[in-house]
Amino acid sequence: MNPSLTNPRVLLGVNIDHVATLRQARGTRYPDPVQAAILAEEAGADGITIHPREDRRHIQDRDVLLLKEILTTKMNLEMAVTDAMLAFAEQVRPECVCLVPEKREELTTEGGLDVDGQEARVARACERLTRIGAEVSLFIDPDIAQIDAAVRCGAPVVELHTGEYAEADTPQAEDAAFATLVTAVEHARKRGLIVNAGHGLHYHNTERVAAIGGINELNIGHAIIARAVFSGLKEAVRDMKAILAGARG
Ligand SMILES: CC(=O)[C@@H](O)[C@H](O)COP(=O)(O)O
Ligand SMILES: NCC(=O)COP(=O)(O)O
Repeated sequence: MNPSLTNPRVLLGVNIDHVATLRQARGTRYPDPVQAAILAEEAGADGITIHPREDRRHIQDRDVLLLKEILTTKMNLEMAVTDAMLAFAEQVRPECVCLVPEKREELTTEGGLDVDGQEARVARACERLTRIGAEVSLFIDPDIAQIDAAVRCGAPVVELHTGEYAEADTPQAEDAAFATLVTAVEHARKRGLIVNAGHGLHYHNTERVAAIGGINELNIGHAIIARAVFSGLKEAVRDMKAILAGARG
């Protein structure tokens, strides 16, 4: 059995895209996401998540290749389901790949990948990535039909999109989105999947999600990098780790 299925603590994947966003905003050589990854790992990150977008608006190929050389935890490469990105993953050979939907004009990822609606294409991508030894994850909405489609595609992992929960604008809407998330985690676990989650999680809404039994890993980026502006990255990572550690008693 994969050890992550029995892990009593929730793992933290730190998404460092936003460090690259700041660098690209001015076309400078700093801040360097590679340096961010080193600090995040030193502060206890269990993995580093990056999403080289097709338009390369933040993470660059150079970042991915250097990170592959220096990471001591694992690389979680988020990417669109395209031939070009699959070929890039085959070149990089990351430990984990998370397939995500991508729209050129979006500010950040909107909604989960429609696995149910393009099963053959996603299944082929899963097969290609599994062949290079990557653990494949599908970034999907907390939806039963999408979870079942992920199982049919042969992905061992799903990452449930927490955006609806994180962006809820009333306590009632937040509770409803949370209940949907819990149902989805339970269903995915029953179907034998490793369950990760992420998107929009921050220092005030993460504990509740981390407390859901069956969640293996949370991927968090924007909130950690934003806090790092004031506290430094190591402290920001440690603060989030403390929330995860406290969530399950
Ligand atoms: C999949 C997800 O929710 C985020 O990791 C997102 O893909 C990050 O990408 P951006 O940094 O471009 O928003
Ligand atoms: N997969 C979700 C992720 O990596 C982090 O997203 P966010 O915390 O930057 O919204």
